[in-house]
Amino acid sequence: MDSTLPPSPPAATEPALRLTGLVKRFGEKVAVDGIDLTVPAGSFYGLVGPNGAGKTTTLSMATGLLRPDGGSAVLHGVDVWTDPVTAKAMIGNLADGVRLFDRLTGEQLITYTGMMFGLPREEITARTADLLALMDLREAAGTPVVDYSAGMTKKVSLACALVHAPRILVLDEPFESVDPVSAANIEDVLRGYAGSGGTVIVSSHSMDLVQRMCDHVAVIAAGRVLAAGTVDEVRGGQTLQDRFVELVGGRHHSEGPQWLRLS
Ligand SMILES: Nc1ncnc2c1ncn2[C@@H]1O[C@H](COP(=O)(O)OP(=O)(O)OP(=O)(O)O)[C@@H](O)[C@H]1O
Repeated sequence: MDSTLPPSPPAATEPALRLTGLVKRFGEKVAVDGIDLTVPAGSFYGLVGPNGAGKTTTLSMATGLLRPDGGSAVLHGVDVWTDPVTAKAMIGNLADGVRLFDRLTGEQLITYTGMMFGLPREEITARTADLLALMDLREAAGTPVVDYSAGMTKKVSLACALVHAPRILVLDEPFESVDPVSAANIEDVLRGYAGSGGTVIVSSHSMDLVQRMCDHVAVIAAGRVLAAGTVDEVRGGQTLQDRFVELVGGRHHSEGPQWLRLS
């Protein structure tokens, strides 16, 4: 290496995530059709779009779960698909539809996840206790995850995503099925995490939540980015909900079919 070369810029100046020309096809279906997205480090970034827009597919490619057919995903300067081990160590991932080791109890699952990331045992014990309390799962700590409700399963998955204090949290629908008190507690923690320099990327169908929590947002539909930027830039003076409907379309303005009218 040439010692006269200037040192690499500090990691903080790099975006947390840069997606370039990302493409994924399932047979004839183009699920992700050339997505470019830059997520600034330290941002709270919302990904919104109608059902089937390609959000989960995009996040799966960005986190090393699904190999892209084209394009690249780079996390803090590390290419996810050429150096997946380094990239994955930076990510806390709450993925949609990924099987858990659900014969383990909640406490065992969080502990096991901490061990996979190589944390010291005492640290894992302390963090697991904190996370069980945070997620209101203390009473269910010894229950196998297979017996958890949908919301409890979501919360234990979120605990597993947090246990190694990752640089980037990628959360696919984190509040789906989660009760309002737990959701408010989790929101506080995510705000604190982002406020301390962590990056949160969250997909959600709740425009209220995205407008309240996120500083940036991307609207995607049919595998393409329709708008991206700060939340204020994207909504342009409207509510995010109205702007979303304007961008994506699809409102029917109908009271439903005649046969569903009971009087
Ligand atoms: N494994 C797969 N095989 C075939 N098609 C798939 C597969 N995964 C996703 N798709 C298709 O790709 C498109 C994008 O799906 P994706 O799950 O990424 O959407 P999404 O934006 O996360 O939707 P939702 O909001 O409903 O969760 C959809 O048309 C879906 O049917």
